Amino acid sequence: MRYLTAGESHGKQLTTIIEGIPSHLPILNDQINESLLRRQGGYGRGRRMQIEKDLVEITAGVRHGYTLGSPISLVINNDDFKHWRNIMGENPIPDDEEVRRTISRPRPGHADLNGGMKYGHRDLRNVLERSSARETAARVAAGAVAKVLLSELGIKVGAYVREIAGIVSSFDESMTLEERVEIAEASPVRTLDKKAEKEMMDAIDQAKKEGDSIGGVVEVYVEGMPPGVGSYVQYDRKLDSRIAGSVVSINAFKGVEFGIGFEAARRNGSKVHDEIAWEESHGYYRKTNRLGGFEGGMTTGMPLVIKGVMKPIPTLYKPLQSVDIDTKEPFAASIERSDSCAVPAAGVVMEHVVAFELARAMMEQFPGDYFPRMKQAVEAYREEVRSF
Ligand SMILES: Cc1cc2nc3c(=O)[nH]c(=O)nc-3n(C[C@H](O)[C@H](O)[C@H](O)COP(=O)(O)O)c2cc1C
Ligand SMILES: C=C(O[C@@H]1CC(C(=O)O)=C[C@@H](OP(=O)(O)O)[C@H]1O)C(=O)O
Repeated sequence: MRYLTAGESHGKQLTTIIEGIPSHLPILNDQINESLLRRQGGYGRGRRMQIEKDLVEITAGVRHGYTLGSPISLVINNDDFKHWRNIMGENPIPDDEEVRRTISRPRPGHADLNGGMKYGHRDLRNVLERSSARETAARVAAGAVAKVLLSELGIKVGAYVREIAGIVSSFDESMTLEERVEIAEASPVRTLDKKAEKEMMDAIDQAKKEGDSIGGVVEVYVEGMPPGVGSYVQYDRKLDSRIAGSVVSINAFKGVEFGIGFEAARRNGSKVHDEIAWEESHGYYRKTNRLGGFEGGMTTGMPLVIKGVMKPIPTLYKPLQSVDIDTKEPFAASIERSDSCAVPAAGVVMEHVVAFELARAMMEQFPGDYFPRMKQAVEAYREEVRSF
């Protein structure tokens, strides 16, 4: 199972093609649209999100609300395109830098300079258009399909914000996924802590006022993964490693932690490893979940707890120093319309990116072109490992 995306930030549309989803999985546009709408929300986003109304069109692979087993193609229009037709070169236009909105002052922290050198683009807009996190809408669409597959198998995935600009939320860790998601979705910054919520919103306002940007930490929480998904036998089959790679592939994500994460380096083993127990009703479980649901590149059957670190947005209204690539003179970096904090939205992106990796791992372990057959295999495996 894999997917590819295409599309420029201010181009006509974004496209996602997913291959490997089995047949007879019920999929509705609304399920994907709900995810897209969630990604657009969150306190701290810029004006672009008021222009866009992300809605998916399923153009292949689904008939009468069920997958066919053939590639699924998903399209999202960029409503902003109507303002960018000339700039994006829909029609040939004179070689006028003003009209093209050519960029020659790379922004520190964005892809502009490295991308320009690599692809030989002296107009750095050609880099910006594809390196923009607009692309994450297409990734969320793919993840929304994965979430439907997981949900049909009894696996639920959610996300919330743990930290913004050093303000850390605290909450009752015994809460279920459903409880966490309900609170997060009612919060403008998708956090579970009312006190932290207010401070986070103030920090976003302050950053915006100062022309600056801020980052944070989001957490994805997953219930219902059976134990033993992934593998220890080959480096590229380790599920935690695949998840880490996919999380860091999200724009501006710089790190991943599982469970207590980096804190494990500072504790003795007896305060890190999770003791094993067994009960007739639900088989093996861990008395704690400090390792966040992974051992040996495989799931343990405990909830997955995965944190992703997002750096502050690189485009600053109070720009950093850069160099104009035409004159080689020092200049302030280009100012593009921008978010000041996209951590709440990025949590939704991470949720969907992780969901896709989990669905991919499930499809590898329980191959089935026909979804009901796959579901049966998953249920039989759950039963088998309960009494192992
Ligand atoms: C949801 C989301 C929204 C973002 N919005 C912006 C933005 O408005 N302006 C900006 O400069 N970067 C934004 N970014 C981050 C850049 O896309 C990212 O920093 C850039 O592509 C460079 O990649 P890197 O930070 O992973 O090295 C956003 C990222 C995410 C996940
Ligand atoms: C368009 C989205 O995010 C964009 C990500 C982004 C960047 O540089 O990554 C820059 C901004 O683009 P624009 O200049 O068009 O406002 C964000 O709005 C989106 O999330 O859908």
